[in-house]
Amino acid sequence: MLTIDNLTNEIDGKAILKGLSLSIKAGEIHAIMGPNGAGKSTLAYTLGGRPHYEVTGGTATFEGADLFEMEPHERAAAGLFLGFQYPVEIPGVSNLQFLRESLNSQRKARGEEPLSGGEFIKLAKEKAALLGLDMEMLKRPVNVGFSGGEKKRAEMVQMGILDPRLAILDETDSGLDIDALKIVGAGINAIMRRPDKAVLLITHYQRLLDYVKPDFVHVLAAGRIVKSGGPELALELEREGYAEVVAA
Ligand SMILES: Nc1ncnc2c1ncn2[C@@H]1O[C@H](COP(=O)(O)OP(=O)(O)OP(=O)(O)O)[C@@H](O)[C@H]1O
Repeated sequence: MLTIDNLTNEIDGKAILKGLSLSIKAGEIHAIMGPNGAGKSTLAYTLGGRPHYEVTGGTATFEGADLFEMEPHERAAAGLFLGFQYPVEIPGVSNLQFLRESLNSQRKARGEEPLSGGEFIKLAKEKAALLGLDMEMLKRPVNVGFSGGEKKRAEMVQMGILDPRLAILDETDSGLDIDALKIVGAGINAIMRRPDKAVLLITHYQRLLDYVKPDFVHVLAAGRIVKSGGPELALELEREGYAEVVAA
């Protein structure tokens, strides 16, 4: 589904990713862990197409297409979803408006009919219930005044509504309380644990991986993947830290 080969990039002239390669097949869940400042969010933003994240070398192929030839909205319409580490607030735009416009613009790009108001509300209610988010929250402006955990749940409601092929989730577990972590973990599984979908989960903690079981765990350090393994690698890192892996 996604093949990244020898990716290098720069932000404002500073090299961050330094030859990163990663391959994700449909049906797989990959976790990326790694020290602060290693380039995890940079990878997520670069794949999403954030401005100023300049690709200086390497390739990324998403469902057979050159990802870096696509505009961010084209990547989204093709089924790429990015869950932000710090979800942005959009004053003046209600969540429901935002989500309906997002979904219908993606449907239009794919040549599908827009959902009617009634159909959309039914879908939004179903996904809000799945993530334990009160529908009243969706009437409020996007993320404005939301707590850290509410923002993360709202992002997952958005993911449920957009129904992507590949979700890149950047520290979706940060800010979630113990119960919310379980609910969000179950939500990610319900939405994305399918043979035709895949997830790239960026996280600092093993605990999310108790709920969303990864098929592969990678360590990203100094701009490249330095170690890959199965779920046991996350447990090992939690016990022993990064020093040995990064030095190897
Ligand atoms: N606009 C920028 N200008 C210069 N350096 C930047 C810029 N944005 C990010 N960086 C640097 O890129 C490096 C990688 O940052 P990134 O956010 O990708 O790390 P991370 O692995 O996600 O870290 P964390 O675990 O702390 O979230 C950091 O050293 C950061 O300071």
